[in-house]
Amino acid sequence: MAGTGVFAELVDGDGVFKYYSSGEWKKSSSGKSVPIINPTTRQPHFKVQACTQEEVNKLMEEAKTTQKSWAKTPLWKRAELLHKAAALLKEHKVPIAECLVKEIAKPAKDAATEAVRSGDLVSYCAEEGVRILGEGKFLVSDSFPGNERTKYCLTAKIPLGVILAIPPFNYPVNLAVSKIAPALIAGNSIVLKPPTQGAVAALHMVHCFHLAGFPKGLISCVTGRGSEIGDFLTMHPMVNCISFTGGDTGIAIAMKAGMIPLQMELGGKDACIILDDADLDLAAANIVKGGFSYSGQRCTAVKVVLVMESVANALVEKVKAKVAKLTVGLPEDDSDITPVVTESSANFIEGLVVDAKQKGATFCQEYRREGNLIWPLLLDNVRPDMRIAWEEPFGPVLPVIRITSVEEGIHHCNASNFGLQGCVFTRDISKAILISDAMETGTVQINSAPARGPDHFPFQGLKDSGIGSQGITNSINMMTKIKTTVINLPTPSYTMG
Ligand SMILES: NC(=O)c1ccc[n+]([C@@H]2O[C@H](COP(=O)([O-])OP(=O)(O)OC[C@H]3O[C@@H](n4cnc5c(N)ncnc54)[C@H](O)[C@@H]3O)[C@@H](O)[C@H]2O)c1
Repeated sequence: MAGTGVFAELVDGDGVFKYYSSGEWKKSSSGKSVPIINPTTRQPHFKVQACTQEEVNKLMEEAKTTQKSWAKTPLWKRAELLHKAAALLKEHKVPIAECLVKEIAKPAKDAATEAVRSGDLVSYCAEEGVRILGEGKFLVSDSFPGNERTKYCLTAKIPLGVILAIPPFNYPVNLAVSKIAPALIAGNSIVLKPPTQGAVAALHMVHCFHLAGFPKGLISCVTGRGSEIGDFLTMHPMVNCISFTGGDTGIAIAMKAGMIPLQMELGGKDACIILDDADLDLAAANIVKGGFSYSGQRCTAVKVVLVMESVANALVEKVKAKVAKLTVGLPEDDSDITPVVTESSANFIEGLVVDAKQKGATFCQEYRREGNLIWPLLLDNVRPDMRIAWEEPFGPVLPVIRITSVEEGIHHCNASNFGLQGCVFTRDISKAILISDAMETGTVQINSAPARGPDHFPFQGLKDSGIGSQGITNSINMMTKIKTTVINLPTPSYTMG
């Protein structure tokens, strides 16, 4: 159970979860806490410390100092500790999953999968790190015009320093370790600021790193409201890199951050283009899985279907039939559709539904909501003047726009301010490639719904969907900088065989 057994030291006498600094679990001197509301009951379920700016300063100082000695720790030893943490994450998947169920209403099975997938990510990262960080480059001067071979240049990838990691609520464990593991294997220290909903799951995950035996101060986890300590963290002079996943907040952070590398994974409006030769059963199955898994609260959820008019009726019927089979209810019962994360999120989704209704969209099901629980809804005949055509609902509501040409579909996709992923369904691979090339998104999936994983694939958003490319290899590289040492010879020397 959460906060018991090996996790008992995470909780203070008042039942508030502590924050992690100097290798210890601590109470904040603020004496204040932040409640975490269970999306299902809409009642406070957990509480976390509301940390102060002084506490942030202290852990930043430690992160800076400890990173120097961590950078001198052999790569294989760093990998060894990461493998230990990975095993602990998997061993403790039950309490971690329980937190995800209570904090973010993630269906029970998916919650356990997140913990296991996170362990796998950490292990893969350790292995990838020892390979790619163990290699550098050797350059010689005579390849550039006018030079003899008098200079040998050695390049190495070195750590950036202190990495600030800010994950979102929907994958508070997986999207935290996708930042923590690359940072650590590359020799950086890490300051984690988890989302409020999902903070307790993240604290349990951090405890697995604690139990693995990482040096004190190398990893810290500070809790409190993003709106209160967020700016203080992101503008902190000791932060050398920010790795952020979330919504538009990321754009504001990018405007305020100093001259430091930024990794931004932001929102999306992933389009699914269906051509008239598509396998409609395959497309319908992917639309339902892509659009409604975790109640649509995924950055790579299918967020708009653009279907050729000639097959639209058939496709909509198939999707409707599958939507009717989705179970709606409690995350504890592993329902397909569970309450969305907050009441304000549910209100926002409802606003998009009301707008679509007023502007004449066809409702394939009756709109139904109880508290934060919204029944899955397919909206047909959506037009570009409706908000749902462009905005990210982050809920179980999916718009269908009927198109009369492929160009119309590509145009809609590219007119979006987002450019995360997209997908196309057709039996003609040549057409699929041409459409993929034309779509202005970081990734295009052919004949499958958008997806982030497997976690070693490159993953990136264009336009307002982000900066930089993630995926294990790219994240390790992103969290390093290049250092060169040049050996100058007194006379040219050409290596002989
Ligand atoms: N591209 C991706 O890889 C990806 C993955 C998952 C989610 N997302 C996006 O995330 C969004 C949903 O997640 P969310 O609601 O948690 O996003 P959010 O932007 O509201 O919050 C993200 C994180 O930022 C923190 N935060 C809030 N204000 C802050 C501030 N001023 N300074 C620093 N941190 C602050 C939050 O506490 C949270 O930890 C969606 O838009 C979704 O598309 C993107």
